[in-house]
Amino acid sequence: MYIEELLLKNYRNYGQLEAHFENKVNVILGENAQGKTNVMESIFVLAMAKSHRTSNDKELIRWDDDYAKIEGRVIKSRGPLPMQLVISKKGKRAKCNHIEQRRLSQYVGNMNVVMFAPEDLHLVKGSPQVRRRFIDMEIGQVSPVYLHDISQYQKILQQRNHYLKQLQVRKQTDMAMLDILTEQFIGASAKIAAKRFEFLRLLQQWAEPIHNGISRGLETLEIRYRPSADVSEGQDLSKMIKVYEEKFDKIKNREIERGTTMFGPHRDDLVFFVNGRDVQTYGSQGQQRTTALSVKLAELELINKEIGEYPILLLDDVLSELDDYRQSHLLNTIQGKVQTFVTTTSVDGIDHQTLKEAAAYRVETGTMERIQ
Ligand SMILES: Nc1ncnc2c1ncn2[C@@H]1O[C@H](COP(=O)(O)OP(=O)(O)OP(=O)(O)O)[C@@H](O)[C@H]1O
Repeated sequence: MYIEELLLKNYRNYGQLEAHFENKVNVILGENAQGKTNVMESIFVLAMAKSHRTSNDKELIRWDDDYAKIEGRVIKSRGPLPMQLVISKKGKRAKCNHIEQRRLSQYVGNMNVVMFAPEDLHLVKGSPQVRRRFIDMEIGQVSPVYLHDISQYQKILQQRNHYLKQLQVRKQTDMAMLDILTEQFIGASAKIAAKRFEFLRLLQQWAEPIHNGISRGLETLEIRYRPSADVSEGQDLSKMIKVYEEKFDKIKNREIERGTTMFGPHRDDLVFFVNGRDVQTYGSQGQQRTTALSVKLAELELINKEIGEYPILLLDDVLSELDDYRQSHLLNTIQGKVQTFVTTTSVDGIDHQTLKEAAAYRVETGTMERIQ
């Protein structure tokens, strides 16, 4: 799929923007702080209904304005698909094919994107929260049911935490109520954990050979889910539920003492092993970068496998950061099959041939014009 037209109104530093793109590499050139990332972010937000840089939607609205609007015409194998997202102080409204989508979980997934930005190194180096957010967003792109399940899970978690706090300060004493909340929590947890295990197994299948290729056959990559309770891959839901039940039974008193839910998908993590060692602890900068890149390229393949077409690739400020070998590996992988956006302050670090064939745009203080 590719985005053919992008319209922005009051988005970040863009008062008004109308841009047309081609189904190839689109290079967005400009000095610092002119609005290159803002364009990439707007395409990401149009697809995912949330930003990759902030969880505060109000930041997306141009200062002193009340709302921001992003519209896009996406061309899919089945035909054109108009997408629209309006962000106001009251919330978000989304339309797909001119039809209002009451639930964002139904909207997300119609247009698919993969973003690779400097922050993605945090995927390897950062906190478990970053990795959980990554898994949830990516599964959500190919599974609207998952987005629904995760929001249910979060609601139950909140309720359970609230009740545990009340038990902690003795505002409540009814243990039967805790048991009901625990049962609901376990049911929701098992669904999330099972889906995450499955997603990582598929991601690993794609990422392993890609990583091996980028490292010229020198490195193996393994991605493993690290659950906070002893559930494991391949267990059916009823077995997982049993494992959780035993765990929560054992720690009930400690949870009440602490007033919080101590185990579950909100405490799980994933680990990347390069040549058998945890790359977060033992990996070099280069290995961590290769790992993040392999995961992103694997996502392209996984989405293509799941939905039957490649997503749009957004490379924000990263292409010139890659050495020649990694850059050409990436470009060869996407060549001719993935619409790609590349931002850069200078074309110096970008492969000549790619540049010759690309469309190019210049961004300056919230305006964009085509220059090639
Ligand atoms: N809500 C907003 N309203 C108006 N302007 C904003 C808003 N949010 C950010 N900006 C402005 O957008 C500009 C930053 O744009 P962006 O992050 O796209 O930069 P960039 O061109 O990618 O630069 P760099 O190369 O440094 O990453 C800054 O001038 C900032 O002040």
